[in-house]
Amino acid sequence: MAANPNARRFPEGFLWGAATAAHQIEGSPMADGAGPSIWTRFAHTPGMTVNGDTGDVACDHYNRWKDDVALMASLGLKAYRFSTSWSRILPDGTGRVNQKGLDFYSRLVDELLDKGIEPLLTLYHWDLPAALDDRGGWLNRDVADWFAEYGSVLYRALDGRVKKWVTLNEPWVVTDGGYLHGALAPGHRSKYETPIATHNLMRAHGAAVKAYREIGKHEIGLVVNIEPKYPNTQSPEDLAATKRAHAYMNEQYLDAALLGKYPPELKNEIFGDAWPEWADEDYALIKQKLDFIGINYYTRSVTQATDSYPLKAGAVRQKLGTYTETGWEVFPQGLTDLLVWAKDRYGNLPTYITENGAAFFDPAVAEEGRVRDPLRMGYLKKHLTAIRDAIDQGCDIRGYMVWSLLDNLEWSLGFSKRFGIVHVNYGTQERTPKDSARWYSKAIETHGASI
Ligand SMILES: OC[C@H]1NNC[C@@H](O)[C@@H]1O
Ligand SMILES: [Ca+2]
Repeated sequence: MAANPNARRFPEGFLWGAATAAHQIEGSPMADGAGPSIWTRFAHTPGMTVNGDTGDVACDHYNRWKDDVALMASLGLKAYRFSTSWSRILPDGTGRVNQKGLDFYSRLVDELLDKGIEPLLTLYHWDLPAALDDRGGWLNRDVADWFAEYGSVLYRALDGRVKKWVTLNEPWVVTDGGYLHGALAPGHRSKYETPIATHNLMRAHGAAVKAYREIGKHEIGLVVNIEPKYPNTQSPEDLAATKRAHAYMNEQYLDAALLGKYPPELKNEIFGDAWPEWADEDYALIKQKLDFIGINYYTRSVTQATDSYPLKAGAVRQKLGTYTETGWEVFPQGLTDLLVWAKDRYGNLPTYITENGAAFFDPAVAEEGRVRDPLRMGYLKKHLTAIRDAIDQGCDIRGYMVWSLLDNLEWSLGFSKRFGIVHVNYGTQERTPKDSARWYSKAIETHGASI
């Protein structure tokens, strides 16, 4: 007896889409009056990126946006998550609006709507205007006002056509990568700066949500990357390390945004005297009602006590594990576990999987125009099944945005890692849907029954 196809379907209205980010696909960073971002600077700083790769051209989406929307429509996408470049809209970060920058996104949104594709707009996906970094960037408390001003320009221009807004993408990566370890722009390495950047990011998030409530009439949320931490052994050291790692990566930002407080481990076990005492009004600003949260999921971490600085916790490679090109273990069960954890801790807010995907070594485009990527297809299948398991356990999951629509600029890793369901030939800029794109189109068409 064939399994009941309805048992395998996703809920009606489940939003099937794909995600990208401005700096990773657009190119033309300085076109039409745009100002430089911290990534324009960082990538042009020798040694900061693999092969010295930069966002100068990337996927040339700034010029190819119309064809790329047609490509999304041909794949049957119902939604498209993208980010706007702050320094295209406000070249100096605040003040003067660059109308041509705004027009680019306005045209993109109209084209998406014309093709029946719902836009999900992320205000900040890591590309702070360089002019604001010169004024302290995320270390300057004024950044909350700067960010609310930037958001307000976009709310006034696009709200109503855009009905799902996101303030920040992955604040943990911004601080851990940009301020603690220095692997990402602006490349700082300071245990003292990191909590300040975290707090100002969250204040900026709150200020942007507050501004939205004055101007906007639709929905706004926050996107976090979270990664379940499983203790390597039941030793007290490993259990404590796992608890620290979980607080630092998974609880920190959602607790601030939704509960109005940070986990105690951050001061007591990780940052110590580098963790300032924040004023109550800061927490009141940060804790704003959200219409949804976005969860970006890639992998898990089996965690043990180490002498790493300052977390004193590290991942243990799994001998029997399968790993992606970015060294992430394929572990779909972790997504189900995390979604249930988030439901129980934060009260089952409407949730989108705003990123999920994998970099595998893809063969070149075969003569018949195919790119065989069975490992990516398997990854997507397993993780979508994990999401359906979480829905069956009562999680209110509203949609899934595969990372990514296109092969693109993987930050410091340059173009060396390919996450796209569509192959990009960076020499010719030709797009070729991979087998995973064809598979995903079928999944969308059948509301998940074909998975
Ligand atoms: O590493 C893959 C993705 N992770 N989340 C943020 C995106 O910008 C990355 O490309
Ligand atoms: Ca700097």
